[in-house]
Amino acid sequence: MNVYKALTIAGSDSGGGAGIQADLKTFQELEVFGMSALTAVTAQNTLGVQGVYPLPVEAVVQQIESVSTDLGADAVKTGMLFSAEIIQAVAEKIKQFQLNRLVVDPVMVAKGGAPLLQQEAVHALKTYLLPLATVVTPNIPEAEVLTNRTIRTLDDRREAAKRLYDLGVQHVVIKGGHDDDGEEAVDLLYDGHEFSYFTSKRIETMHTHGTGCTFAAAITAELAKGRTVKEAVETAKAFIQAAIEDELGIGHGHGPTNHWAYRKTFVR
Ligand SMILES: Nc1ncnc2c1ncn2[C@@H]1O[C@H](COP(=O)(O)OP(=O)(O)OP(=O)(O)O)[C@@H](O)[C@H]1O
Ligand SMILES: Cc1ncc(COP(=O)(O)O)c(N)n1
Repeated sequence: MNVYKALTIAGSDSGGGAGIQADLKTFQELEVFGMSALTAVTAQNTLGVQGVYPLPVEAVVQQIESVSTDLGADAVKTGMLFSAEIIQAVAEKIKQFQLNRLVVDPVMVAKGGAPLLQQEAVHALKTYLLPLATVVTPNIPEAEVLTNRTIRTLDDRREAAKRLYDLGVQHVVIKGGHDDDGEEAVDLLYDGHEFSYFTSKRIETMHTHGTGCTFAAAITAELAKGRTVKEAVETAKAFIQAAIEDELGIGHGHGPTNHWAYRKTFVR
């Protein structure tokens, strides 16, 4: 049996909707063996983030080494990285182990506004990690921070994608979840030559906790199987659409998406 493996380097969400939990559930649903290197533990639920506890840099490094020296990974995803020190150490290990299908989800703040990345770490993200990335998946506010530009229109988004590409990323996806003007949720992909658009009906719901993590994890799982970036984004878009649509309705705030919805809809 050909077993595809993916590693997520991210924070834990005790509420199970985002972070490492969302990533592992998504890998599993897409039939990819999931492994993890934890960067931080958060006490979190659908109402917000109650505590953030980063792990020592050595602990992050050791987890990546343990996985890479034995199991190996066909693709890697990064999520919450918290500090410049962790980012630099993760970038070193990615280079050392030649982990070359890398999806960087530049997680900065949780839905309720709690910071998951220190402000001074943005520079490290741009300098050390983005040049190694196969795909970067910012939402609109994250793309604004990374490019130092305001994004209002689709033209602004295209320009931001070009600037991110110029930092050395191979493919840029700027997600449209935060662009709540229209009837549609449109994600834009730029590969340095052309733009592609992935469009779905915008769903009216407050239960979108973890959509970013889940979407990026689905891209990672598909890249692990050897799919092209375009194919991977297409599957990820269908996966997240099903997960938002088939609401679980749990918790008292911004609830998680349904990670097993895609299987019900699309898998034989
Ligand atoms: N209401 C919605 N209806 C349909 N698709 C959505 C909706 N909200 C987000 N999406 C999709 O979910 C994915 C994640 O997008 P989003 O821009 O919300 O990321 P994010 O901000 O990183 O996630 P989060 O808001 O959970 O932090 C994208 O594919 C986006 O198009
Ligand atoms: C540990 C952790 N990592 C990431 C996010 C952001 O999640 P998302 O942007 O997918 O809602 C989160 N809330 N918690």
